[in-house]
Amino acid sequence: MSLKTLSAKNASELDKDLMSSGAFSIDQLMELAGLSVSQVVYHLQPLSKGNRILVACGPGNNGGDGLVAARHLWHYGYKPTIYYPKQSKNELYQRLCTQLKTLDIPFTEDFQSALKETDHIVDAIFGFSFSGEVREPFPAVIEALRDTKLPVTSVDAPSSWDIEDGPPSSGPGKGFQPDALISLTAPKPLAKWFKGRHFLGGRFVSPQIAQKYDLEIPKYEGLSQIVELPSGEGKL
Ligand SMILES: NC(=O)C1=CN([C@@H]2O[C@H](COP(=O)(O)OP(=O)(O)OC[C@H]3O[C@@H](n4cnc5c(N)ncnc54)[C@H](O)[C@@H]3O)[C@@H](O)[C@H]2O)[C@H](O)CC1
Ligand SMILES: [K+]
Repeated sequence: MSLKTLSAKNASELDKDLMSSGAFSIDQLMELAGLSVSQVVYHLQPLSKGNRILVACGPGNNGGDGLVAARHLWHYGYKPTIYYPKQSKNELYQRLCTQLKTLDIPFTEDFQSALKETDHIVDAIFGFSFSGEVREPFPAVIEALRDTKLPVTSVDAPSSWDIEDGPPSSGPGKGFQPDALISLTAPKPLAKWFKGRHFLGGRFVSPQIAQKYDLEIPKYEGLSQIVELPSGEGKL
């Protein structure tokens, strides 16, 4: 089955549709997106293989998905640590941070040291609104994600990849190829350059929205918030 991709522009419009005619709030969508992310980590990194998860969060909604995933992971028995250097003042993010702090989930400002004490990394730095050159303080973080031997699961996009054109030909993300990718709602065009395990999450798309954006949503089984896609899915 070939799964159609969603451009950055259409992904943003689809989000607006979900929140206007679809009547979802951003909190709901982020909760379901983050829940999907947590299920991919649970699937790929069973507790018995190491329970320390470093969640790298960027300044936008991709980072919010990471904050939500960290909370679910804690409830499953993992030990998440959050790296969130550009914290949003928006009330939604403040509440997500308070929820994590209430669980005594640590926040670190030292990504390199945290890397030495983790088993798996969640890359929730940039999603479909990323563009241009990676700005501070993220270049060193992207380089570390590129160079680490630990498994990396990227949320919606390998951070620093161009949403339409995929891996950058220069800069810190050149050569970055995460182990897993969870595309939310639908794969973005960059997925055709991705070589690892590929999942779909964001189980909230109505048939009307799928039709409007010409998406083929695969069947989610039972209670699962994720579907694994054959590697290389998303090819146009
Ligand atoms: N329907 C869905 O699938 C949902 C997906 N969600 C997630 O939301 C992100 C998209 O979120 P958005 O806030 O639009 O943007 P990003 O998080 O991708 O990033 C914006 C953030 O990053 C800054 N930025 C952009 N470019 C750069 C750069 N070159 N260097 C440094 N910083 C940069 C920008 O200024 C913003 O602050 C989507 O991918 C999903 O993960 C929703 O959670 C729910 C619905
Ligand atoms: K990401």
